[in-house]
Amino acid sequence: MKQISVPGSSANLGPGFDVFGLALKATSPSQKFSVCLELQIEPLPPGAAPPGNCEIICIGEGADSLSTVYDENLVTKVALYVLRSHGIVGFHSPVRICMHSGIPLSRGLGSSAAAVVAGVMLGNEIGQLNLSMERMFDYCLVVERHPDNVGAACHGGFIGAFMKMQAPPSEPSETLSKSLDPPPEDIASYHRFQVNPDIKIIIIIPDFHLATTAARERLPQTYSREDAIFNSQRCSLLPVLLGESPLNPAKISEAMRDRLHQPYRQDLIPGFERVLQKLKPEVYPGLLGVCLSGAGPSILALATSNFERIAEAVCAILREAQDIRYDWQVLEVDHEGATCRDI
Ligand SMILES: Nc1ncnc2c1ncn2[C@@H]1O[C@H](COP(=O)(O)OP(=O)(O)OP(=O)(O)O)[C@@H](O)[C@H]1O
Ligand SMILES: N[C@@H](CCO)C(=O)O
Repeated sequence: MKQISVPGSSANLGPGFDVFGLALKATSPSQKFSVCLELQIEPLPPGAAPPGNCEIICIGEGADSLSTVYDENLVTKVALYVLRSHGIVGFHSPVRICMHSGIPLSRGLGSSAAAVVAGVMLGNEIGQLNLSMERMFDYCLVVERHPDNVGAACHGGFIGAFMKMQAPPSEPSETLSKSLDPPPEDIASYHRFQVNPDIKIIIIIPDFHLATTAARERLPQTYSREDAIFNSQRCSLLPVLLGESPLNPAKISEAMRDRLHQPYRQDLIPGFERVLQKLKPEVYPGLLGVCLSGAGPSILALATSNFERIAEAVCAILREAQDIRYDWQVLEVDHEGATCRDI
């Protein structure tokens, strides 16, 4: 039996909209969210005939809302595309795929990117295609077009990435439903930055969903020169600052400010604007900086100590604005990325 594991991820890290991605992992197995998508692939006896030769079992986060139909579920749809583009039609022998998701859905923690990466790896495994991780990254990018989450999910660590090709040949939905063509090669470039090992990630997860598409619809088509400069100045410093020792909290906090997406999304997360105003390293020792995790609604704080005090302070501010449940968890950087191994 094979097991595919893909980490959840946090995109943007403030100024790096569609650029930065940070792969995440739980600090202990007892934490509520493993922040990882796991697929177990089990061959079924030749007589078994599930529809499409593929039985899907979903457990974990959002399992009730995920399709178990082989040509509807995002993971298996991506796998079918990878197979089709290699001249292989469908799952050739019966398999059971048990998906266990520890990544809360639509919370800005990269669940869809993890599903896409897992789907590409599943296609690679079923078709015995022997694709390199670099080539699998191309496959991921024609389906999920932001290199930030998929870059971190594939390669692990803290990455920055840029697309070399802005518009792959067809829309993701068309690619998934009927394309026979493999993706162009080398669609994006990425780089893994060093991260000071003292840095931990506090994720505050509100109890509501925010689809990335809805959060992207909030964004303007064009930006002012001032805002573009504001973000590129911070993007150029943040990866260096996060790799340094000792860390400089005041500089990091300033370098995590953003003008390209957070100001347009903050109304969707009541209290977030106030969190940005109040959570400063000079008031909360150990804190490095705060931003939205991906498209939200989760909030990410980088810190080296005082995790509970920082997390509770964020939750208290959010609760004043919206009295709902907030989970928080301290996470680490996942350095491994996506893996496939025998179990
Ligand atoms: N394990 C999975 N199996 C199948 N589909 C999944 C799985 N995980 C996520 N998805 C699909 O991805 C959707 C969530 O994607 P969305 O981009 O809105 O949020 P996200 O990826 O969690 O957040 P972000 O992109 O901001 O980090 C789910 O509603 C579901 O359709
Ligand atoms: N960079 C993306 C991440 C979510 O997939 C966004 O902020 O919309």
